[in-house]
Amino acid sequence: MEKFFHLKENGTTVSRECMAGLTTFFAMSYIIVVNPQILQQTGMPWGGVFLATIIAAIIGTLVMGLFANVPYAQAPGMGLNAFFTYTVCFGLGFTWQQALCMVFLCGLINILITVTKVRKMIIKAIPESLQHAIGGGIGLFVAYVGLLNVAAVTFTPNDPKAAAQGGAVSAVPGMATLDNPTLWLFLIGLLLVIVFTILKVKGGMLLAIVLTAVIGIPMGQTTMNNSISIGEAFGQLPQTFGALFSHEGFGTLFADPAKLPLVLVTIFAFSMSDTFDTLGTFIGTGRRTGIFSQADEESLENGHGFSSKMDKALFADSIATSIGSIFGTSNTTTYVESSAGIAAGGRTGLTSVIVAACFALSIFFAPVISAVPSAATAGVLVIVGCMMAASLKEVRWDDISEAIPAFFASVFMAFAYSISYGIAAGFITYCIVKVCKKKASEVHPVVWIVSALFILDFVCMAML
Ligand SMILES: Nc1nc2[nH]cnc2c(=O)[nH]1
Repeated sequence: MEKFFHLKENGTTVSRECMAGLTTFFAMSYIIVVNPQILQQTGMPWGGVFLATIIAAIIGTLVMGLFANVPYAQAPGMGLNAFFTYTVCFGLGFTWQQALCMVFLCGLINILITVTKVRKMIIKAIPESLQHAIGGGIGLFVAYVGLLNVAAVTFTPNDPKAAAQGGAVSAVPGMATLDNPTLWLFLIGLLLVIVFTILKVKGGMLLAIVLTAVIGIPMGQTTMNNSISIGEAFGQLPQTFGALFSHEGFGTLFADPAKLPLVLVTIFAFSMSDTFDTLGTFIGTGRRTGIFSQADEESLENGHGFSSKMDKALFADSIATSIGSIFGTSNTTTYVESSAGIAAGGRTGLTSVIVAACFALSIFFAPVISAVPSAATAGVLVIVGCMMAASLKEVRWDDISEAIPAFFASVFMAFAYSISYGIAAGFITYCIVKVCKKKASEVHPVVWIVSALFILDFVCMAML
């Protein structure tokens, strides 16, 4: 164990890694039931997506742990699963099998830009102030994920009729009123995490999750979901496994030449979001905690092949999406919830191996695991977000030319509910500021290119 994961060298222990793994797993375990709930609306079988979600998470997370030796977990991302369902299938009229083909191709593009070092070039080109802003912004994003999971922030649609039809509509955000037990349980959990964090209780995050889940039993919030039949789920897997290679998938995706531009634009939109989501997650969580050390960064810049941890982690992330799509799920990505385990002390791939083992067990214990309510984990996400927001102090807020791009990169992540679009807003405003200051030549060519691609992405999305 020591030899493989270099625990001592990374200043960690087996028990700390186990605790971190459990913390990350519980923080992200909601995806086991939420992903099938979202994707089944396209006509996909619930049980097939349930297993595809777990299998994609196990494979992606194991590769991350065993190949890259970093404490990150992977699973199908929220955001892109909604894009898959509501935009690609409902809005654009693609079948779910065709949508899976596009996810598969997006995965191949990911692999290509990773092995050809394009992703590495982008990382190197990001200006320092934006890197800090991305780190802090991910803190805001992860806290917001926690708040939305328990509906602590509510949205009242301006047009309830249009909202009832399932489309995206404008809505007035507001704070939920304290008249439901989910919020009470969330507040109890939040209180526990704050107390345990301030008092530096060992394993405090995991303890808070478990205690909150137990308190949720008499409140009717922690309830077993017996509707999941393992046999039925395995029976449905053949319907999703390999479906992208069927007639409804690749067999028809390119059949209509008039639809080709739409297919290409959709793959492009998938790829932009997937690529920058992962970059943001690694930069935001890995650098400050030392997971990607100075030496590792130098190796990333100067080494060949997969010489650095970041190289290997990017590769692990890139292969998971294609594998997931073959089993039957939308884009698999490195989860921002990994930051909960990192905050609990996780530093090596052993944390990821524990997460993967938990996902494997969850096939058989799904009713128990899905019983842990979001209210039990949301408090951890909020406090981890608070910890990550510390990076914002590195930004020189008194210099408005630095503050504007940093503000857009960090705050937009939460507003747009997308790490990628936060990065886009930061890059584009950075270019504008530099042009205004007649310092356009200081902008790295990669930043120009990425900004232009994002603008193209936004224009294409508006035309879809
Ligand atoms: N980085 C990241 N983390 C997530 N956690 C839940 N969904 C996502 C996602 O789409 N991206």
